[in-house]
Amino acid sequence: MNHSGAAVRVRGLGKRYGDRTILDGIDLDIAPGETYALLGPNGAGKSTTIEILEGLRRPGSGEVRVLGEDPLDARRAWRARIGIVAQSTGDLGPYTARELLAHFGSLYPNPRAADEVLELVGLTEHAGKRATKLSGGQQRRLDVALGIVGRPELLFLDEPTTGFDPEARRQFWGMLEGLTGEGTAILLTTHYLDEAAHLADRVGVLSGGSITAEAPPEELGGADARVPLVRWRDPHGGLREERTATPGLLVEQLCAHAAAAGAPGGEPAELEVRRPSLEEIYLELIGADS
Ligand SMILES: Nc1ncnc2c1ncn2[C@@H]1O[C@H](COP(=O)(O)OP(=O)(O)OP(=O)(O)O)[C@@H](O)[C@H]1O
Repeated sequence: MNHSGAAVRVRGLGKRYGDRTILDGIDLDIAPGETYALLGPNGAGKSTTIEILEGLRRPGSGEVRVLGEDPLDARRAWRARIGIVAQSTGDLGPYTARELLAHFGSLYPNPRAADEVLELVGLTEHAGKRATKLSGGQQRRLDVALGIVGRPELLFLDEPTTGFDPEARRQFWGMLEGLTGEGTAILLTTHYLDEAAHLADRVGVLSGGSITAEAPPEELGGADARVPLVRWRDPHGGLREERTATPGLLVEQLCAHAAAAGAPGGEPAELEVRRPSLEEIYLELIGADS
């Protein structure tokens, strides 16, 4: 039984490979029905974390509970409650998408019908095609279909939309929103910050072995990270920018000066006001040069 009610509860998780520390004591909580996006640069340890939660890797230290159980002790009934979409899927053999879904579905106690899943991931018209003949993006949808056919309470999605075109990505987002509406918790890794912003209830930034920031996407980095940026070209042609909590006031002053100087339209050239994107805030947090 899952007494705590949490989908994921991790305390002090550590992991080393040889003498390299990958995870240095991370805490993580994911509630039922919550979508959590784990962000971090290449090699930060996102897949390692997910694989530990899936019971595929042994933690070095700390406490891990997934749907109330230690993944290393978990039995088949627990496995049936999670869905896994790994970064890459193995050889699916000579079978069609529908055959694969019917087969894998039959391994679960309460599966979705193959045709329902095909519809959900937008593969209905390719149902009779061999999996190996699907395009890269279609194969990825099939990976996701195989991850959700068992009606998981917790779904792990490791970079699910890599290789999707923009339209497929939007459709995919819509599909995930439907799943969370049914109460499925999702742990997602992605390098697409717009994807995290769109889907996640909370994002966590894994960097240097720790979760260095964690918040709803619209609050990540705190209020200071969100101070708007005003940009304009000065009369000498130089590009100027200023961060200010009162951009309206600054724009008013700039326009008054520009109008007095006879600037066309009564405003400085190339005037713009914008708030930092999640991607800019994220890059700042991991200390990357943007
Ligand atoms: N079995 C292993 N043995 C030794 N080192 C490993 C092993 N698996 C992963 N690593 C190393 O651990 C680090 C973390 O890898 P991991 O795949 O967890 O990162 P990630 O955050 O998922 O990266 P990416 O964004 O590139 O997928 C990397 O430097 C990787 O090379």
